[in-house]
Amino acid sequence: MTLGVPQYWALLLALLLLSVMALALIFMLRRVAPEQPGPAVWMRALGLVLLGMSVAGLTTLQTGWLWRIVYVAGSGTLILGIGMLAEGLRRFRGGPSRMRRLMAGVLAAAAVSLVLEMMSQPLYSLLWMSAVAGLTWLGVGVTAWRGMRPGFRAIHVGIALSAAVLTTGWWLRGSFLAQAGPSGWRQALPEANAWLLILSFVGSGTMALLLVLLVNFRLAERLRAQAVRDPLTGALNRRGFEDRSSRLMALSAQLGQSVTVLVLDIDHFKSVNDQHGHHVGDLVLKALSALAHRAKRETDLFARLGGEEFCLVLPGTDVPGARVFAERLRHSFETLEIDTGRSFLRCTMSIGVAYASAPMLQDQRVDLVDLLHQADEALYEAKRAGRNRLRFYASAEVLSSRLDSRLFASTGGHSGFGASRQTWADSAAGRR
Ligand SMILES: Nc1nc2c(ncn2[C@@H]2O[C@H](COP(=O)(O)OP(=O)(O)OP(=O)(O)O)[C@@H](O)[C@H]2O)c(=O)[nH]1
Repeated sequence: MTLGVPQYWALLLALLLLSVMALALIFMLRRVAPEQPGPAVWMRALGLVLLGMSVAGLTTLQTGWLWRIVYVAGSGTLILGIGMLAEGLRRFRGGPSRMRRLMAGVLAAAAVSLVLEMMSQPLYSLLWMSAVAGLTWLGVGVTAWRGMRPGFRAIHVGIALSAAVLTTGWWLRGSFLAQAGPSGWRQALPEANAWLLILSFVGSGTMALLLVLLVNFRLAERLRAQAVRDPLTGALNRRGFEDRSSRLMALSAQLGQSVTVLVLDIDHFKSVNDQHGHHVGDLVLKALSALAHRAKRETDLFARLGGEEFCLVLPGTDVPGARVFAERLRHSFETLEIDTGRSFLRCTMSIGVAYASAPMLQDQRVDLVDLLHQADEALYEAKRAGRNRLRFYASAEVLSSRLDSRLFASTGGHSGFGASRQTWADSAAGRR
């Protein structure tokens, strides 16, 4: 295939325009998502590719020492830019930087090319740099392939394939020049470059689009995750809680599991804020969240309902099980020493518990809203009774649950149990 001069320049111009557009898009992404490390590296990479491509392209056929050195420097810059695209992908997925290794590789490649130039072998220098450029694109493809993760597979495969197209372009160019040999490579250069340009146009256009999509999807994923989480504690916020808890309740009913709901509220939290400052209040909230996150099972839900009030939904947990869990959590928080930076602070919390058996859920005699109200009522009672304790909402199911003395005995001697035994006795006697 041969291209006329106008088509050749049109193709080159189109490729340059495409690169500038990709640069502008990535620049915009960088502004939208400054915390993402990938786009910043890609921007620099594309800048280097454009610079290197222009310098090397304009000096390929030049003779004279100075021009040859400029050509090698241009090719090296181009290869560095390509390698930095892989570096951006690595940083984007949180991997370690390989900049030093890349720099060393580019310097070594440029040194070999320079030696070939000094031996008056410009063709071999050209072939060498084409081979290295193709190999570097291959490295970009391998990095994209390795970074694959669920939900983003198609994009990673696309980037790897685009890199393969670019590798093909460079190696095809090299093979055309090699076939032409030392006497004919100058004449074969336009055709060889035409192949490179066409494949570069396809490969880099697709890759730029996919890189932009990758960052956009990642952003969308982050925003979706943030929309359902409380930023201070990492617990689910009300929206996330409502969404997941309704699914959890439906699933529990389907599986014939009971559900327990715990509402936790830090005692005298206002005075913590007043005495130690809001930032210490925040530390206390975080400490409680960390405890709850550690204590809960994978299937349990933990949410911040607002202020210093949290909620736990425990599927497949009966009354004695919930009691042991809640008491352990209450006790852990009571004994936790929270480092405020100046001193260690201790806080307590009160817990209200509501329970629904599997038949209650299946017959739709109770739903999550009812359970939250019941747990709130029980919480109010726990506060009224002096705080730092649990209270069960005395529904018929709770009252008929057998929590016999063996349970207390099995956890015997635990300092927090006095209050809880009282709590249970209160609830069981219907004296809420
Ligand atoms: N530090 C901090 N404080 C918060 C946050 N959200 C709500 N608060 C504070 O939590 C306090 C809640 O106070 P109250 O509802 O009176 O409850 P309390 O002082 O814990 O009293 P009891 O619950 O009856 O033991 C208020 O002072 C709110 O300003 C937050 O995100 N961070």
